[in-house]
Amino acid sequence: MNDTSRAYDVVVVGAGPAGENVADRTSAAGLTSVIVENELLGGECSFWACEPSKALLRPVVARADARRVPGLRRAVQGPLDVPAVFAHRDKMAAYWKDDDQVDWLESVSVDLVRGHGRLDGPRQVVVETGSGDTIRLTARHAVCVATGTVTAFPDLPGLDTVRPWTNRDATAARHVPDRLAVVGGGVVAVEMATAFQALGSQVTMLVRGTKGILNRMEPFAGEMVTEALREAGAELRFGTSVTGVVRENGAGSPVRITLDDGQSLVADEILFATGRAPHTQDIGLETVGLNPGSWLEVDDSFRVTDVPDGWLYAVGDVNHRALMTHQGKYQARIAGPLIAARAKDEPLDDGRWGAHAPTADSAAVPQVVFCEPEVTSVGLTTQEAERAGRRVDVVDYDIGRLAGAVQYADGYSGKARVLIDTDRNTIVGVTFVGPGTQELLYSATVAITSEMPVDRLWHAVPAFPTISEVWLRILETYRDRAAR
Ligand SMILES: Cc1cc2nc3c(=O)[nH]c(=O)nc-3n(C[C@H](O)[C@H](O)[C@H](O)COP(=O)(O)OP(=O)(O)OC[C@H]3O[C@@H](n4cnc5c(N)ncnc54)[C@H](O)[C@@H]3O)c2cc1C
Ligand SMILES: NC(=O)c1ccc[n+]([C@@H]2O[C@H](COP(=O)([O-])OP(=O)(O)OC[C@H]3O[C@@H](n4cnc5c(N)ncnc54)[C@H](O)[C@@H]3O)[C@@H](O)[C@H]2O)c1
Repeated sequence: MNDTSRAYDVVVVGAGPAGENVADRTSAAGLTSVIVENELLGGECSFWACEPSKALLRPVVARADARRVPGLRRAVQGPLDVPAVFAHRDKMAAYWKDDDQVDWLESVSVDLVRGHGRLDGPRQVVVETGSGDTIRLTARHAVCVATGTVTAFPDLPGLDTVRPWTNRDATAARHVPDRLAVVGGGVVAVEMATAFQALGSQVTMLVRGTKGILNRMEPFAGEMVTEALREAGAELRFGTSVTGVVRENGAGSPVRITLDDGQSLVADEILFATGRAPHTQDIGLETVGLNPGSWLEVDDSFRVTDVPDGWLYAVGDVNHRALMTHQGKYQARIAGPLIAARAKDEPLDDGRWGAHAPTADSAAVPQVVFCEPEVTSVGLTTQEAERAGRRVDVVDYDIGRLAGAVQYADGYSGKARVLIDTDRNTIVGVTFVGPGTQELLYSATVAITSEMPVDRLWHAVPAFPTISEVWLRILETYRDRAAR
């Protein structure tokens, strides 16, 4: 066993999308940087989340779209080619190898230490490598934790004996279970229910609340996706909680799931999509006065608030601000230069929308739920605007009325909602539900982050006949309502 010590300007723990990007940016700013990773460079997103899940969903959505195109419908009636879908998924998960990321890390001059990193007092990280060696890393300026999250399981009797599926089992699945129970009604539950129902499982979603699925978004989003999932053959049960699980005939036998209403059901696998817990149980938080297993609360410069002297930062899922890859990478692009500016005693540009201010984290977090129909949103929902006491006009439009939508699909069904801040005459929230809407999301994000006055939007002319004409119809609806 060897013990070694090294010093760097910046030590990053966790090489998911957030950690990789913060190390890249500190290195680009001239600070010596090292990253510690105990699994694969690229993190959950590359191997067990975004990439493989979207590879499973793409054929589902493409087939649904094609089935709505006259002349094409009959050609796509058959089942999905499951081995081909899985093979493509394997490719999109880079066959669970991180060689490309290793090369990239080298190209941006960031050192890599493979092993489990733990804080060991201020500015210290101790890494236990696979070969039993210990490497002590000392940070001259900052340690940045980017260890992400793991599945949050409910406290259920029998759970550890049934080998429940997590996002990892679902996204890396090698077979399609005949019957799949999905617990939860959030994004992971909806996306995986959509994929596996189309791949051939009989899916039953068990949703705890009575508000239905996707309930952090505008209510019509969950309603439209519920209808589509039911049409696809999935069963959705609302207001039901799992009280117990057991594989009555041992490992490999079906799992019996008991529910709080006294009923039960049997499935071949049970997927828990019940949210995320911070991956901080065993990273030495106790050595710096924090509780193991807690989220790392940060200020707007990504410094962990409860740690003195400002040397500990946290970016990505682990800070619980916005659990999405693109938002973690955004945070990293801000935190990296910010750490460098502090290290060089340079002034910060941290006013609203400044280079060192993560303003979009609170004003404009975009999200696509890659289900059928697609759900896309950015900024506030109506409920959030109400809660924040914002005066908004809510403008709805039936996307199916657009010439572009009718061209896109026969019987197109979709809905748009745009929230206009009446005090500032700017857009503060957008939700689109409907096929082909994911690529509209960036226009909505630009409208919000640029705080573009609605009057100027009239000059952004959408091409005919495209679904982006929804912007024009929203403006017309708003204008005509005001004129009345
Ligand atoms: C099924 C699913 C689908 C998703 N789809 C999308 C999507 O389509 N779009 C989107 O934007 N988001 C999606 N997300 C969310 C996205 O995966 C996360 O927001 C993103 O992975 C967070 O990045 P991160 O870098 O913060 O953490 P992670 O990706 O979790 O990476 C953390 C890294 O830290 C490492 N690590 C942890 N502890 C230690 C330690 N002690 N020492 C060394 N290394 C350590 C881990 O091994 C891991 O590599 C999805 C999530 C799930 C579960
Ligand atoms: N396309 C995307 O952008 C994408 C895809 C997947 C995940 N993500 C992100 O990853 C994060 C995690 O997603 P998620 O779906 O796991 O979490 P989530 O928080 O979005 O949803 C969790 C769901 O589980 C339910 N739940 C929680 N505890 C429960 C319990 N004990 N019993 C029954 N139900 C319970 C909740 O009510 C909720 O419906 C989210 O922030 C999401 O935005 C993003």
